[in-house]
Amino acid sequence: MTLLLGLTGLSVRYPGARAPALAELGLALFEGEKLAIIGESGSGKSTLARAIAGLLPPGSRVEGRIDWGDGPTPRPGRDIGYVFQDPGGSLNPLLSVGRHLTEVLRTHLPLTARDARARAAELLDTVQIPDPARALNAYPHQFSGGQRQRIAIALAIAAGPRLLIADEATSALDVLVQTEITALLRTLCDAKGMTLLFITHDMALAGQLADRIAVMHAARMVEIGPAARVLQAPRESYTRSLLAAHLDLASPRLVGEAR
Ligand SMILES: Nc1ncnc2c1ncn2[C@@H]1O[C@H](COP(=O)(O)OP(=O)(O)OP(=O)(O)O)[C@@H](O)[C@H]1O
Repeated sequence: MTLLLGLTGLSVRYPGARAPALAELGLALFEGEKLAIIGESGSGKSTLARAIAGLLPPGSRVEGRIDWGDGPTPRPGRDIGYVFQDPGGSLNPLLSVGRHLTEVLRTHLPLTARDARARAAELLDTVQIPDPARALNAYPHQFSGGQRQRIAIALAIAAGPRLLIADEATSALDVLVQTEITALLRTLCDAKGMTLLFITHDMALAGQLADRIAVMHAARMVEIGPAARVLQAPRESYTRSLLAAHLDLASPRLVGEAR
């Protein structure tokens, strides 16, 4: 296994905050793996993702180290793709879908306008948007929420990133669409050898998608291990309580769904 990135003693404090949002976190992320980060709201999942992607707000205090395996530090948008919970955040209502994609493509890759448009249509096809040639001329509001999230994924992968971060990317979608988008993320990462960091509060989705699961609690990573092991035989009492809460709220099929 090749190391994509290693975190050592990573701590983050937002400007003006009294407590750190991330405390002394260590993590090794390997090329091509799918890691789910789970934990309750406010535990630091998004902060971890933002720190890795270089998207922390100005003035944040970061201690510790982020080491990338080899090559230069990746650039967000090119080497790291980011999909947010709300696709509206990545889509400008005034720009056509084709314009969004061609701008990202031409910012990061040496493509002519014509080649960028052809590549944009291919990307829409890859994320299973019907009739890509027509979709290029349409605007975000002309698509369903699930389709907008597919377009946001197309934008995130346009420049061929090594790491894709999906931060609650399916949380705003209904269950059926959630499953479809999860399947799409898995297919894309497998086909392109991309590493996936998948942030969710849904343990069943984490079990469906991830090779490993990391559990966050109060700014710390309390447990990490193979998905099936974490779900079937959690070592930490906090993970057990998260699982118990999930089983109270959801179907009892969670363990059977782990890979
Ligand atoms: N921009 C910010 N400025 C100040 N504090 C912040 C900022 N963003 C997050 N925080 C705080 O940092 C802590 C961790 O937040 P974070 O968003 O990483 O948690 P999370 O686990 O992703 O939560 P959620 O599941 O609700 O998105 C929380 O206490 C939160 O209030």
